[in-house]
Amino acid sequence: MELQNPTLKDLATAINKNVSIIDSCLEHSSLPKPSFAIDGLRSWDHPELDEAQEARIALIDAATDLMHLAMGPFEYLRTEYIAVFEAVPLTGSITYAELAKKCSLPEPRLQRWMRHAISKRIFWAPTKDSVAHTITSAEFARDETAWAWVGHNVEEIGPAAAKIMEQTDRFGDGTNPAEAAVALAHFEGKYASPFDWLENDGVGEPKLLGGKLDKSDRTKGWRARRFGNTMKYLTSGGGHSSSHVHGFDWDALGEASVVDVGGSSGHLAIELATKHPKLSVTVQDLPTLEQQFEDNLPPGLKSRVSFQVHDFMKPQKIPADVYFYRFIFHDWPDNMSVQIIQNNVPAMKRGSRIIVMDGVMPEPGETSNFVLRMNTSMDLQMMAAFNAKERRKEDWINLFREADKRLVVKQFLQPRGSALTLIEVVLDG
Ligand SMILES: C[S@@+](CC[C@H](N)C(=O)[O-])C[C@H]1O[C@@H](n2cnc3c(N)ncnc32)[C@H](O)[C@@H]1O
Repeated sequence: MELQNPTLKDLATAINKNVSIIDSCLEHSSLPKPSFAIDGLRSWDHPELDEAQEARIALIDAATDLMHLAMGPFEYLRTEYIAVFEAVPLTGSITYAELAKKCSLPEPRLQRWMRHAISKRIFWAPTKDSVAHTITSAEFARDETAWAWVGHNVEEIGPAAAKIMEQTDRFGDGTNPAEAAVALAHFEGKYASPFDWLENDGVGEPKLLGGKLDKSDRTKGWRARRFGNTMKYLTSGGGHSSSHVHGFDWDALGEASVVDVGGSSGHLAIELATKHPKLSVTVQDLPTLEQQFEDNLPPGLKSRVSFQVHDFMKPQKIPADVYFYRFIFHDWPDNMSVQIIQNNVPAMKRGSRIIVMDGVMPEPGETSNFVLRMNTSMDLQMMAAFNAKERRKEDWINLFREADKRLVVKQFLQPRGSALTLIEVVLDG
């Protein structure tokens, strides 16, 4: 068998051809046209549409493939993933029998899972007994941190999603992180917040991981280390790529000091310092991330990039030109976000900045549904994980105004292709 490998143009042509067949069939019937309006065609199950059925299925296939290629493997996998990726060789193929042995899984079940994945072009079948990677499934064989992202979502967020209704029944529209759905699923009453749980769950002393995911690691802080790799993977491509940070004109600052508050194991600080040689960056985060930061840091950046253990619920200790907060405030409700900002203000001088890189929730209809969905998916993830939320433009303006009247939102910058917006906030006065 050969991998079916249509181009964007092939798919667009197939879509056009099949839409014409469907349209002429619909024109000969007295049925309504497919539409999002309430009176559109509800079911294709009509004898008059028999001839359109084959074209409709070909249209679904072509449109699905077109969407997959237009998103690219990185963004497509945000909606799909299963496990056995590593056991399939990056080049060539493997039989189901060999794969089942390698993964210690029953072969008939493995085949059923794989067939479902193949229907979504995650893997393909060179023969009826074997499988091989497509560019999409290969993501996981190529990047070990992808496993952290899967582990976090499947083991931590999955059970939390199942608790959302119970959580809403008990706490309504509550915002206490200790009562988030993730707490109900994993640690209710035992830890003060999801980050406290990530940082402290597990037994024994932390292991050195060399910046890589050790799947067997369950020692104290293993969840925080895995979350560090989750953030690193999430940031390595697509709409959340660290490269979008250059949408702000960092070079215009000249020689400048930056504090990357809640900067995890340093992936954004490394990106910033590599591209902007006049910046020096201090990454601040909780203690567990320090070793991962040291493992990640390229030796050439040691003089300009460093790590400091700092709890942002306490006053900021470092005076700096810029305080950078990426993916921080969407983890916290308004009152705690205000507290985080207020902890930062005393270290700032007139003209120093806070640069936020986070989602700005569009209104439905204001943007494409794809962009809206990237924001709404993240919003629901924040609801399940932290009892927190994504914010609209006016919410951001109000948040900073409430924290300190002198903090002025100067601009919202939307780098092309970025799911996140850069928000420049200046201390004025
Ligand atoms: C969603 S991650 C964002 C990481 C990084 N800024 C990025 O964009 O990839 C949130 C970060 O906040 C850190 N964090 C949580 N609570 C903190 C606290 N009280 N003080 C400092 N860092 C904290 C976490 O350890 C984690 O690295």
